[in-house]
Amino acid sequence: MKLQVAIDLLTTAAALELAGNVAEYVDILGLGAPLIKSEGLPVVSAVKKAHPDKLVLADVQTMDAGELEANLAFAAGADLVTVLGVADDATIAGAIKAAAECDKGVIVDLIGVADKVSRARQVRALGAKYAGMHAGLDEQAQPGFDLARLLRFGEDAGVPFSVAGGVKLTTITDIQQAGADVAVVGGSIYGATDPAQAARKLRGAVMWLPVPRT
Ligand SMILES: O=C([C@H](O)CO)[C@H](O)[C@H](O)COP(=O)(O)O
Repeated sequence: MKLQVAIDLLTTAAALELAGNVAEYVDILGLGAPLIKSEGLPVVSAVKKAHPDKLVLADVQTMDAGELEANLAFAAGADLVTVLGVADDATIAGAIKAAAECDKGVIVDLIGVADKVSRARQVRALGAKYAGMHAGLDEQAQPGFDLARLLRFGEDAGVPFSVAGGVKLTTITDIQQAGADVAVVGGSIYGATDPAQAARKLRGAVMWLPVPRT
């Protein structure tokens, strides 16, 4: 299972500092939608330039103009982009077309999708690299939020998937055992007193767990 840090900070300087502190422990540097809205796509270029050996994900959460927005992010240096699962199939297909032309990837984020299991299968058939089982920050803040439901959706879908939604050291084991391909961790890393130590511990937990499936 890969580990992705979700950098939901608001300045390029802060993003570069965090990336510098945690890059050795993560596989994917995810640049959050708030960061990209604040700083624009140059933040993608800056992080990729500083970490050419890492996968850089532009979490643009595209809802329309999939091919155009994906091409913009890829041109800025992104290896991976996100498109929303609630978008039209044509939007998702457009982003996937752009990715195929430059050997990059599209993750379809299922935030806000009612039937995540069916949609995960559909977007995988369209060519998504994996489906994002994602409970956003606002959903996490609601009473009764349950990460275990997301994991069940991922297991039931039977396609490659990531999990995002308040993932932390005490839940990352469950995520790996559910068969997730990527665990996405935001606040538990960037909000920690020592982000590098938090990322190192998460990496350690991932490394020492058995891989549940191929
Ligand atoms: O995608 C996210 C959210 O929409 C804000 O951009 C977060 O990066 C994602 O939820 C992971 O962050 P945490 O939930 O803080 O781990």
